[in-house]
Amino acid sequence: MRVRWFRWPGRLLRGRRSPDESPGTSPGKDASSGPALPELKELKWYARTGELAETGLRTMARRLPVLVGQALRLAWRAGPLDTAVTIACNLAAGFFTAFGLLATTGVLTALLAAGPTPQRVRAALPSLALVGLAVMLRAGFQALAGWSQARLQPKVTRIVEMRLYELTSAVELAALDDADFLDELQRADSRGTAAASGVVESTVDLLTGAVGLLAAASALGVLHPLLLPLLLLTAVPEGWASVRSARMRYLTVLRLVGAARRKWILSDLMVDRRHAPEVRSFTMREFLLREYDRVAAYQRDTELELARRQMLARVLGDALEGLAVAGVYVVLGVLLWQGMVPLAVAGAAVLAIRTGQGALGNLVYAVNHCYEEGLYFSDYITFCEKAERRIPAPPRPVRAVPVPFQKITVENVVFTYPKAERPSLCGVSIELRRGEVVALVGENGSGKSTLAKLVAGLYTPDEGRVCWDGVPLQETDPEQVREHIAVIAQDYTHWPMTARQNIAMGRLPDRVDGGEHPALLAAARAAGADEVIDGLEDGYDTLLDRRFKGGAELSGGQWQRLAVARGFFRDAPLLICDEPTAAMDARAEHALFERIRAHADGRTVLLITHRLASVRHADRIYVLEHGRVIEEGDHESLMALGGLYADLYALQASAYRVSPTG
Ligand SMILES: Nc1ncnc2c1ncn2[C@@H]1O[C@H](COP(=O)(O)OP(=O)(O)OP(=O)(O)O)[C@@H](O)[C@H]1O
Repeated sequence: MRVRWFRWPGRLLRGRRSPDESPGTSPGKDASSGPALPELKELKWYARTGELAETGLRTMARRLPVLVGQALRLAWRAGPLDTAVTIACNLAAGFFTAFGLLATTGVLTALLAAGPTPQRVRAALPSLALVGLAVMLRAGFQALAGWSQARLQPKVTRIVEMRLYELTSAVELAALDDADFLDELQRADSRGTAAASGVVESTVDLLTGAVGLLAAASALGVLHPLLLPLLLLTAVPEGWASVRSARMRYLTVLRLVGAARRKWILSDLMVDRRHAPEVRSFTMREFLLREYDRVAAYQRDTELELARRQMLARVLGDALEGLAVAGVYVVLGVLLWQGMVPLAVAGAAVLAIRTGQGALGNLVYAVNHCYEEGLYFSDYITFCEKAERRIPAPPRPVRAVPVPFQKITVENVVFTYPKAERPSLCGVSIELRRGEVVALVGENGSGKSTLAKLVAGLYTPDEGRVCWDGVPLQETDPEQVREHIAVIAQDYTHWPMTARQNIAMGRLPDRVDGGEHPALLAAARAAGADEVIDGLEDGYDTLLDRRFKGGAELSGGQWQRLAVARGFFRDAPLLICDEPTAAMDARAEHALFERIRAHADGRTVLLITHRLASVRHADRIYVLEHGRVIEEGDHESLMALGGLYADLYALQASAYRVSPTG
């Protein structure tokens, strides 16, 4: 299996990197002139590359058994039958390799005996038949092992991906505000899941190599005990060169990190539709192409240098191995000459040595590969363990959510985002009664959306509590609470699905008499989304994603109407609207606020908006500043107070009072 050698570059770098040369060094200063993009920070998931570069044989030996154990457990979970068949077939193939090698001695003994040739050939026939049988069986078992291994790969990928997404979609929202957690997630997602099947594959390869080596070694041991160390002697140069060259490769990858990342960013700018209008309007094409070419040239030069050094390493490794093999043959010759081994045994030994070398080459490759992939796989395992700890455990005992509620109270809540220096909410108390429209107003960053997310049960307060009719949310099942809340978020998602799915969100109602469900139509009508959908070619069946054939794109305001329809369709006793009209035209905005008021009928609406004219009719208005409630009351009382609300209201009103002539 010498082919694999080519995947182990040899000595890749000329000398050592200087200590001050950062990993991910960008395209050299000698690259062609022209304005360059600023230096880029190293991607977190490449952090492992540094560790790889430091890797020594001892570290490898220590971590490998753990990795092999993890890989085998994973493979067993993914496909117990395929795992068992792969291992059993590899063992059987190894057995028949040894058997075939020993049977070869019989063939050679018969052929090299004294007597007429036809008689010698006849004598060799039974052993020859055994050799043929061994080769056939070995090939059969190898094919079966390969087949089950191939079946195992997609199964492994499926379970690791599913596990990751089960966890990422269940962790508390605060975990996703934690930059360290996000970095680890990115590493696990971008590299870790792919590495899982790599680890399983290389573990099986490792097993195959070990079995092959053991087979050759046992055959040699049976032929003559002295021959066993000879096999290892031929393996030393290759093993040494392989491990060394693998480490060298990591260093090259490390050196290209910055260039690779820069190329991704540039290609994204030139390929993605989102950037296309600005790339054109700012005539960025020339600049981007020039920069891309500069980085690509740097990468090409580094890789050509790598290829040259790979070739040198291969030549050096082969030369050393050639010397070792020559040494083996000399020793074999001496043994023959001294009459210590018969000629037939020497012939079989040559075959066994060749077989053993191939198996050893595979083994060394598999060890390297397993270790390299194992580092990334460890990222995945570590992330999953951390994520498990960040899934909120349901309280015991769980209290039922009182529905319909009479009153929701937020009592003295304090909340700080992960790793934030200051709390976003400091001792906030508000009250929402059944059937009320309650508004939160305040300047940017005053804490309105954060408070709404706490009311929605998306975050848990650090201090204080949110209660539904006196039942603290912490004592209820969060999933159950969310069933009774509809949120029209400020940063809502443009779901790449059909218009119907964008409103129904997985709760697809049955059609009635071949038409849409009345609840779906009513929600769309209330949000003004019906006009948008009527204008689409396939109506409710239109896919709202231009990246797919036949997909349609909506304007910002049209998307917002769909987001509002989704909130109405959920028909929950509590509706939270965070800036629901930011992208709407004046008419749509006015109509929507009317509908929100109408929608309240028996339900409670928590409304966040900067359009103060729209909150005039709210039952109660809370004014927030720097995470505290500074004013509270209805429009008239707040105006009479003459505080921040009155200032902001007067400011907005005056903008409309300016006469057209200025
Ligand atoms: N995910 C987050 N992680 C860390 N800090 C955050 C996060 N979201 C908001 N903040 C911080 O919390 C504070 C309150 O933000 P919030 O979004 O609640 O304000 P807001 O009143 O809704 O503002 P706006 O009117 O601009 O929407 C801000 O200082 C903001 O920087």
